[in-house]
Amino acid sequence: MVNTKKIPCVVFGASGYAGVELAKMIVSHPIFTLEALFVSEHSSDANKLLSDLYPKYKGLLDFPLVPGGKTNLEALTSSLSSVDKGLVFLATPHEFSHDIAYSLSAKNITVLDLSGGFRLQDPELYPQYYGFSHKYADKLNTIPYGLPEWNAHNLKDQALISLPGCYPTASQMAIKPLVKHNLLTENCVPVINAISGVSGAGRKAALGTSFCELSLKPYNLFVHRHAPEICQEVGRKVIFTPHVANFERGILATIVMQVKDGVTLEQITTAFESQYADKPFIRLRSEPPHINDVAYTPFCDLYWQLDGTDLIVISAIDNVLKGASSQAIQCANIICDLHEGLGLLPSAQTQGAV
Ligand SMILES: NC(=O)C1=CN([C@@H]2O[C@H](COP(=O)(O)OP(=O)(O)OC[C@H]3O[C@@H](n4cnc5c(N)ncnc54)[C@H](OP(=O)(O)O)[C@@H]3O)[C@@H](O)[C@H]2O)C=CC1
Ligand SMILES: CC(=O)N[C@@H](CCC(=O)OP(=O)(O)O)C(=O)O
Repeated sequence: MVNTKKIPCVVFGASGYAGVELAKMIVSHPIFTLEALFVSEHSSDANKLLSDLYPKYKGLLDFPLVPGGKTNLEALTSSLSSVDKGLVFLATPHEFSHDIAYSLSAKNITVLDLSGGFRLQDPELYPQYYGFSHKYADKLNTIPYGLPEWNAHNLKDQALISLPGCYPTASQMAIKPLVKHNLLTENCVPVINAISGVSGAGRKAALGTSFCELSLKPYNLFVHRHAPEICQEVGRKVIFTPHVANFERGILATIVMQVKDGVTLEQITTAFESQYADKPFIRLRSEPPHINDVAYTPFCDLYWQLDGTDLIVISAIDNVLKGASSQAIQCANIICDLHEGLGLLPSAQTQGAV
């Protein structure tokens, strides 16, 4: 039966890059409705309209940005608690998500956290990679990881979903099929060099992401928080070097791996095709993707080339969409028994529930 009951949603961190994309997708979604948008308690944008910050959305996102914090959470989400199932999207800093996500999720609400507050299963890694100690250490390995092409079956009936990071999304889509099909050498340490547009750093002004200062720079060598996340999810060590460059949107990851002796291009192609055959957001390409092929889209484009036992896989996504907000909507659709592409792909509008 097609589910046509409206599902109310609220967004925390609504004024940021991930938040505004969520708001845009929710207002045009056939089932989700936008109940409220929140910013931090003392936000300089409190009580402005979202469309004041983003004038191109005047007439579309004329919703007030309500100041809210840990002290008035009950009041903020009371409209959701009274319905069957409401959705809360947290597009907020890691530590804020960490502080509120678990208590929100205890109510009749599903929380989709776009931050890294719950991504790592090992609590010992939080002080080193996120700068805080985890208060919910014993819960970390129970919280599903929202990479829907791989974990859709784990997302239903869950109170809290932890969305992957942007670089980990691009990287895992490229590495996981090869691991699953046992094509990599035992000692292969995937080397991931990835370049992100500046929107990955969020909306707040900073010298390091200012147009006049930034060209193309590597950063956080060996210490980026996405290295342990990728490692956790692909089950092997990786060497990850992020770069940021002076374009707005997108990530292009070039990943070098060694396959076992005798592995053929056909086997690699079969690994990708069989995994992603029915996955509408993965596009297997016959030429290397460019950033502009995926920027402002919910897709992940993949391309690979083999030379002897050396394999290069290229993976490209929009960091804010497939790397964050459209992936969150994809998960929300799955949680609500809707087609995963609803509100994201025209072909999904006619398919309704699954
Ligand atoms: N940008 C990207 O490419 C990706 C982002 N993410 C994750 O999504 C989340 C949002 O990222 P992004 O949109 O880029 O970030 P932005 O910096 O653009 O936005 C952050 C939002 O959170 C609000 N905020 C800041 N501090 C607090 C606080 N203490 N309490 C409540 N709200 C607060 C901000 O509003 P105000 O300060 O006015 O209150 C703003 O609305 C982060 O966790 C990020 O790691 C994940 C993958 C990719
Ligand atoms: C270019 C840039 O700065 N990118 C961000 C990652 C993007 C992101 O938001 O990922 P999280 O959800 O893990 O924070 C960074 O390297 O910190």
